[in-house]
Amino acid sequence: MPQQITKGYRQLVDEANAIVEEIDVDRARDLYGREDVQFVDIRDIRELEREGRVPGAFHCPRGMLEFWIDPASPYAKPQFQQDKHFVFFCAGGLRSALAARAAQEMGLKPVSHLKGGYGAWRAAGGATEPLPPKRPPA
Ligand SMILES: O=S(=O)([O-])[S-]
Repeated sequence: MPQQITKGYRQLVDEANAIVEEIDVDRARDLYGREDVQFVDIRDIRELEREGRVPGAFHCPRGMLEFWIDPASPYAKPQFQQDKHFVFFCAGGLRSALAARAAQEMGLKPVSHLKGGYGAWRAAGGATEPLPPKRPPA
């Protein structure tokens, strides 16, 4: 018997957007580069390799999000212990809505996510760069 999904991804994203600040690319460009703002790229590493990245953005794969945010976790990252405004983005703005919601629920603040994601950022001429080539294993 097929599974009965009772809440689809669209509803999850809509619920997240109802409680998380969604910013457009113009606002993101205003925030970009400020000392008190941390961009967080939650895309998969393969997406960064393929599409490039936003210079200065911290790469946090979505799967590690909660563990990297929580200082009580053995995987906690100092980037999330800063007193900054965190701007999450993904490729198109769906995953980042869910990620920003989780981060906000954990107490991170302030938190926003970028409507349209990296795609919108790049289309608007936002700064990007290729990922540096991988070093061969020593
Ligand atoms: O999550 S997504 O908007 O990058 S497909």
